[in-house]
Amino acid sequence: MQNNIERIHFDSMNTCNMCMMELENVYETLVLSPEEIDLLDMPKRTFTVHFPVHMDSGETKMFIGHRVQYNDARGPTKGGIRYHPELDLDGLKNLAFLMAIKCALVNIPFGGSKGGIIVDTKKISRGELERITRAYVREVSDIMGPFKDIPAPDAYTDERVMVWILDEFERIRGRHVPAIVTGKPIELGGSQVRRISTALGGVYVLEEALQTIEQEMRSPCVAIQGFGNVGRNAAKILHEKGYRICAISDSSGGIRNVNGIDILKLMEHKEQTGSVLGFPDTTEISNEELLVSDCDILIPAALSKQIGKDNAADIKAKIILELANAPTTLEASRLLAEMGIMVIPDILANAGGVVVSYFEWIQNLNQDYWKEEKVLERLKYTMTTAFANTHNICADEKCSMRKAALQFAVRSILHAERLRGNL
Ligand SMILES: NC(=O)c1ccc[n+]([C@@H]2O[C@H](COP(=O)([O-])OP(=O)(O)OC[C@H]3O[C@@H](n4cnc5c(N)ncnc54)[C@H](O)[C@@H]3O)[C@@H](O)[C@H]2O)c1
Repeated sequence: MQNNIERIHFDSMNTCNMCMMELENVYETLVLSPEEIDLLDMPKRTFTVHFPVHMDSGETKMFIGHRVQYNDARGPTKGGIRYHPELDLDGLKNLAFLMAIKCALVNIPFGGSKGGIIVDTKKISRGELERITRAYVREVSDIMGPFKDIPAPDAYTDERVMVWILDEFERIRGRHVPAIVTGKPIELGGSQVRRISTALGGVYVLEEALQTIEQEMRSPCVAIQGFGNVGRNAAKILHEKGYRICAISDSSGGIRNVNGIDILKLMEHKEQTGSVLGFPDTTEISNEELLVSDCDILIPAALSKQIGKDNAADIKAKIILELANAPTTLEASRLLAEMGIMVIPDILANAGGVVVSYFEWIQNLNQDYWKEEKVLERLKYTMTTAFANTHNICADEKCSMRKAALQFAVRSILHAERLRGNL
């Protein structure tokens, strides 16, 4: 914490230390008053619920769920619901804070939240999953709503879980409320483009970044870690735009071909074999080798903490597009900035998902559904504007994109608090 920051109130139980570490990162360029720090250092509301569910075996088991609403100065809170056996409140606080930051950065009228249930989805049946989801909704329905808090899919939750949330919420309210949740199938009020929105939003900012760097890249070589929803779609979009995807990996390992990998054929191969390994005309590389391989653009799209102090110095890419959440440690971020590598931070790079969630919410509220072209046009405008806002701060302050993005978002949240008379 900045030495000259005087704290008025400090609650060690509820303070989000991880959020404070994120803020520490911007102190050099953004001086915050003690009142502003106090306002940002813990969530506005935190809920923990404990509820029984009848299991297939006939026994009744108790489950624990959480919901954290970090800041709602800019609008109703928005954030995913994840199911995980090691879900913890501190981690959720940080993720809710980052949702508030992300929404402010791309200038959509939402605050930030996150929640979930402590459960291992691999160890329960489909029926148990549905009953657990519906029981959680009954416990939190009072704090949810299209103008209060709007959930979305996250780790180990999907469209099907969102439909159960929608259905249970509508049963409780006794009317249709499609804007209560996003990430729905198109038939129940979902939006065009949503399934590829995170990857596409990332590609839009990457193309803006390529225009700003001095060195022109002809046929840039791209290495992508991860071949799931985000990595696969990013690879497909870039391949169709004519980029050379030189290396790609999944949890089983990676493959490389400097002349480019045919992503459409690789998708078929993965469908048939369950892995990217063994794809014709490629050599096998490890995930560690992929990160430091010769490439112009590196896209981590799998796990957090992949680039740390041990491998950052060996990175060859000129641009890193963080599609995964927190793939780079704070230490590595500093090192990469010193090396002159442009890191497009996760809060900007992967914000396309929440932007299209916002479009879904607008369409639901207006009962007016947009064509694909309109979603694409508005997503591109929103992402490229956020990139320009961030890049302008970088140029003025000579700081990294991460610091610039955080600074823009924190200022925007505090401005909203000031307008409301809360500061
Ligand atoms: N899905 C979204 O809309 C979205 C939005 C924002 C951020 N993210 C972030 O993007 C990342 C990926 O999300 P996703 O939805 O694609 O997940 P996913 O589960 O669909 O895919 C994850 C991929 O990572 C691969 N993987 C796992 N361990 C690996 C390892 N050690 N090395 C290389 N690859 C490995 C898996 O094989 C899989 O291909 C996560 O960090 C997620 O938080 C996703």
